[in-house]
Amino acid sequence: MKEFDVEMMSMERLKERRAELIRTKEIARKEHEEQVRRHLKRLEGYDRKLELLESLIRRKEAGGGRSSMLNGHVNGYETPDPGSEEEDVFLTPQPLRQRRNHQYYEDQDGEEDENEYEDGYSDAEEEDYGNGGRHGRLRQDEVEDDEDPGDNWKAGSTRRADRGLVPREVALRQQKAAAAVAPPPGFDSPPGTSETSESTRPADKSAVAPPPGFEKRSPPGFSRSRPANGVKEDRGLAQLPHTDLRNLLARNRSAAAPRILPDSDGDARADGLEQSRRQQTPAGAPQPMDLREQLNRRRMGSQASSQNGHASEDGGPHFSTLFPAATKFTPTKVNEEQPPMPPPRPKGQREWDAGKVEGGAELQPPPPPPERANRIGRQEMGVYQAPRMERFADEGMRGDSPDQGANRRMSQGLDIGRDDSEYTVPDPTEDSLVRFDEFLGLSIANNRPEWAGDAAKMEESFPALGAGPAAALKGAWGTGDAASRLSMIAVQAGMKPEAPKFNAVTFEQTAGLRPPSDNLTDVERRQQMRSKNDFFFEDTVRIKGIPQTVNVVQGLELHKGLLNAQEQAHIVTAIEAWAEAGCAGQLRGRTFSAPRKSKRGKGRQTIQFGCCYNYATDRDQYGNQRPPGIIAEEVVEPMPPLLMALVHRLVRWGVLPRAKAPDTAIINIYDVDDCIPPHIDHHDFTRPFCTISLLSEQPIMFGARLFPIDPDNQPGVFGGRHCKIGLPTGSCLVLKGNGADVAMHCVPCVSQRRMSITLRKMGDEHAVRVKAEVDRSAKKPSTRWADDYE
Ligand SMILES: O=C(O)CCC(=O)C(=O)O
Ligand SMILES: [Fe+2]
Repeated sequence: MKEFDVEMMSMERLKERRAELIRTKEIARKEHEEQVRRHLKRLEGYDRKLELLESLIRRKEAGGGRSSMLNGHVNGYETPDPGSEEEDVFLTPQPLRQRRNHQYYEDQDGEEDENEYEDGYSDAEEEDYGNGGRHGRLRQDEVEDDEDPGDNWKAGSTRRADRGLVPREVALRQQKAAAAVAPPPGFDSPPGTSETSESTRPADKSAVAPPPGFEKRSPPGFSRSRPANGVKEDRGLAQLPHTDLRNLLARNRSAAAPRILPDSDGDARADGLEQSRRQQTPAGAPQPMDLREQLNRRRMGSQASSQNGHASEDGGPHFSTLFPAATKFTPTKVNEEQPPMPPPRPKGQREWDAGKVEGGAELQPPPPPPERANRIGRQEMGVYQAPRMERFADEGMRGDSPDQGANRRMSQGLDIGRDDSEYTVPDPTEDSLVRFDEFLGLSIANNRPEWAGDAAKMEESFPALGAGPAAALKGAWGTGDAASRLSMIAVQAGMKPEAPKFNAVTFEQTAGLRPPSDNLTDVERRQQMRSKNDFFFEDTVRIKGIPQTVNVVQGLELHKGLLNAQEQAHIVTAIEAWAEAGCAGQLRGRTFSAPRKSKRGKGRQTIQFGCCYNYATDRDQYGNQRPPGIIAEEVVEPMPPLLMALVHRLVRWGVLPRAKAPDTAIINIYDVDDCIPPHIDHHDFTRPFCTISLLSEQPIMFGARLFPIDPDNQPGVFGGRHCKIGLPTGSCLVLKGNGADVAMHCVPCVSQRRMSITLRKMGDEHAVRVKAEVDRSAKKPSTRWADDYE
């Protein structure tokens, strides 16, 4: 039995052993398989790396490629050694390549997309308007080194192809496709758009020169084309969640003031304007007959419509209806019967030559600038090379007589943008005449006749600013209300009143922006504008820690003649009225603020509409520190209709893209010797934004590093290597690109009283918060008084 047992046991053990062996073998087999799989994967990885390396070598041999990709450093991305055992040898640069393509496409659409400029530059973290403090600080280190904001679409694509950022074939194919799209009639190759224009701007080697005055335009047919590869589109508020949009829309509908509403179809709607911007021809380009005919037909059409009652002809309450507070002042005299507008000034003639009168006072012409030693051709005129050796030139105003100052600055090439010959006249196109009726918010008073009858509602929202569109319909300029009378008659007759067709002239007249005597069409008025956007002033800034020489005023545009003399006088009167209301404590919260001190040259009065902007770090009611930026909880007065109409004009005339239509305003009132210290406008506001000048022409300074020279003894005098741009009255300076984000700007102490209106759009998240707060506080005036900030 025992034997048997032993025998049996040994059998069992044998079986156990066998089972054990089978298990072990199975495990070994699985391990082996796993190992083989891993090895195969590794081999595949090497194949992939080899392919990538070979394609890079091919590209490099073909003349493109970025050697840096093989060198280990690509814009801050560490690229591991290809020979290392690390798996992701080339996975690291991948996001970079995607980003590049993304930028390429974004650039290509020719739109001044905020991200194009924001990508590389961090916020000026501190915007201190105080004296002697640290002003807008930059972290330029993050600037993409392949971002040349001065590029036009073609230059950008060529450059990127050259650097291997997009496959050369793709770039070529796209350029060919662009060339194959026929330009609209009358717009075939405006001078300077051909590739040879590259040679016209020798000083700016980083980019192919755009045709004069027309940087960053897309070719016809390329405007909105975006790849379907997930590239982010900047759709403004349209990218908010649907519920947010609905809430916003509902709020805006119920708000008493016309506001710019979220544009749920922003891109599509922007087409018209974008296209009109693209199709502008520079001055001197042959005027196509068919376009002229179209314009004539339009003009006749608009006259006909005004005879049909859309324009206001009969008298009515005057300006005081719109701005009751203004009656306390002696408003600047504006003739009710103005002579027809003079024809556009001949090239080279300045405002004062034409006997311009502003604010009731004749403008004194500044001393004539000395002839430049070597007058060069128009193309080169915009390129003034400041002396390279001069680093921190003290360009203060100390001791200079106006003549000496002008001579010195001119000889140093520091005054730029003062020559009329550099300005171009944008040609309106059919596109500028259509589609703006879809521009929500601003046309709302027009499209919603029911608002016109609800003056009480309007007045509630504009306690001190006048009744807004309701009163405006009765005639801010002494005009009648033919349109509303017609719709009332229609209602009495039991008919549904037809929304009047949008008419820019009528709209501006009813909003109080345009005098009724101005019988020019919108297009004709726009044609009187002179624009310049090839400002050039180089300086060395640190980009990614590496000093680079860039055009720090790239992106600036100056549009002269945005407002005519009567309109300027009218707006100035309105501003005086608002300031008076502010002084009397009639404006909500921080809408109005004045410098505390009596000492001159330390600041300026400001009026803020649409949102409250905190200039310098302060404390809230609980003692918590608040950095500079938009403060949603401080409710200020909404944008008055007059400024809304101004915004509408800026968008309609192509000065600002519709997607960036401002919803806030800061009015700066500079007394003699007042100033605004060096700063970079806060990134709570989108780019581009603009500033409109009134009352007197003063220079604005731009420079990478500006600073107060001696804030205590010489307030309003600023130093640092800089250039100056004269800001004529009625002009609009648009800030974007380097001009907004690399250069600081300031207005040194002014020699005559001056006003400016800075119009900016809040970033989406701020707009939502501000609107929510406006809703919540429901017109309850804040008790907070602006006494501890400037
Ligand atoms: O007064 C001006 O033109 C400039 C104003 C300005 O820079 C600003 O408000 O940020
Ligand atoms: Fe500014």
